[in-house]
Amino acid sequence: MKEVIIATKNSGKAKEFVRMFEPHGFQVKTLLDYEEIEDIEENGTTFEENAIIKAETVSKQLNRAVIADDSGLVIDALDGKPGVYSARYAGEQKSDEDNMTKVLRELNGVEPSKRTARFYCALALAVPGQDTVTVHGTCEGVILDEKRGTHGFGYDPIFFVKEKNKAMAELLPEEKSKISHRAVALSHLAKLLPEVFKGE
Ligand SMILES: O=c1[nH]c(=O)c2ncn([C@@H]3O[C@H](COP(=O)(O)OP(=O)(O)OP(=O)(O)O)[C@@H](O)[C@H]3O)c2[nH]1
Ligand SMILES: [Mg+2]
Repeated sequence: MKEVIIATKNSGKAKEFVRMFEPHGFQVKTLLDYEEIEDIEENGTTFEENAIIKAETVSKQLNRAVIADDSGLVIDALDGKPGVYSARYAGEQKSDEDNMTKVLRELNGVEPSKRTARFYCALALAVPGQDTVTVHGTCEGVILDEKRGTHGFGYDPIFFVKEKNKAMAELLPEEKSKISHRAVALSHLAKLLPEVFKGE
């Protein structure tokens, strides 16, 4: 089977990529399979910059085609925060619970019509000897005032998906993998994959 490497240590993302790549006939490897690769400093100012940093760093180390995902939650009432800082919004320990608590506290008292937000996902594809390509996808929603649902990861329990009339964490994994920011971004990248992996 063809193999694709995703430069992520996030197990929630990893599961979603396994599901989304299956129909394309790819087996997914992540940095959870390459423990020798050290943490990469994400010092870009945009999702695209961080995705490129992660994809190119790992592609150079392994001398292989690598995809990276940089994603996050963009809340209008917070001027776009947590944005590129989504993973560490409440501190370096990267706790989903603490991050959600912080967002709910900051939006305390903000009326529903002003709680609009979107998930944003940038994917970068780095191939040795070629220019790196980026694509992106978004998913529109509203920040709830309490958690709902048990699926997914990150901020999924407090993100109400307009298109589905449900919290992201109430969607089954197969539902999220059709409509998420990550799924939309991957649908754009999918067109390029046959050419990149034609030898495998
Ligand atoms: O509810 C969510 N549903 C999602 O579908 C989703 N996608 C991203 N996020 C949030 O944004 C951070 C990414 O930050 P990020 O791109 O730097 O990833 P990360 O640091 O977790 O792993 P890595 O891929 O860098 O190794 C994550 O930790 C989450 O807090 C999501 N939250
Ligand atoms: Mg990260």
